[in-house]
Amino acid sequence: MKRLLEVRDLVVRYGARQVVDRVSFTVGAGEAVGLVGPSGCGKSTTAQAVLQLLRPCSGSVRFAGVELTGLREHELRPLRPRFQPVFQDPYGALSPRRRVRRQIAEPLRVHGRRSAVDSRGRVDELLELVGLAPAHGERLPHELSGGQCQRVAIARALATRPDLLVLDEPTSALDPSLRAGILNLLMDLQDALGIGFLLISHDHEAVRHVSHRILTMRDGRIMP
Ligand SMILES: Nc1ncnc2c1ncn2[C@@H]1O[C@H](COP(=O)(O)OP(=O)(O)OP(=O)(O)O)[C@@H](O)[C@H]1O
Repeated sequence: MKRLLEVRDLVVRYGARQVVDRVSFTVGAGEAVGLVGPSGCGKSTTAQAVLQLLRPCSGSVRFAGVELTGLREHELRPLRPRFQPVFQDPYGALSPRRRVRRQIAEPLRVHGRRSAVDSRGRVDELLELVGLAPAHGERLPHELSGGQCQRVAIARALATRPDLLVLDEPTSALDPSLRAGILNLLMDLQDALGIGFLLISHDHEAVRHVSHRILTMRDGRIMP
């Protein structure tokens, strides 16, 4: 399997405290890798460092063969559409006053791919992909359920046709009744689109459902 993401000897410190301790792992193209472990073990910090939202102290993050850690933000910008995050709190991830359609189209505009008019069909396609109707596009986030909002956040993450989604606790903020729907959606998307997932959760059951391979983290390290 071709390597999409290769993390090697990643170290992240907050002040003097090392919370990610020489973490190494890979995600293959089209592979879904779960990262599980107790609260506070460093999962989210690892995700942030992979996404280069937080710069690691040392170690390597190679994405599609490109070393990300030394790049400046303007050098990362053209690569960012290819690795997209999905976070835990879908309401927090969306802007409260903008209609869903506009928010899903935003990455298309930011990355200079399409105008608002051009993006209409693509947004309908993305809504359908995540199990929503075109009419949902006209709503504001507070007019949707938590599960529907998370679908919108996933649609937005998929807008630029990424190779990798980094999903940090994507179902943890949802009612148990909505969780299964999002997990099934993630599985369907993985099958349909063949993209790589790094799926972070403290819920082993959820991760087992979706992942081809599971990594366990404890005290900043990946368990052998
Ligand atoms: N910005 C920060 N400054 C200082 N310490 C932090 C910061 N963010 C996280 N930490 C600490 O680093 C450790 C790892 O946090 P992290 O959020 O990566 O863990 P996690 O495994 O994702 O846990 P959770 O599932 O609870 O989010 C924790 O002890 C946390 O308190």
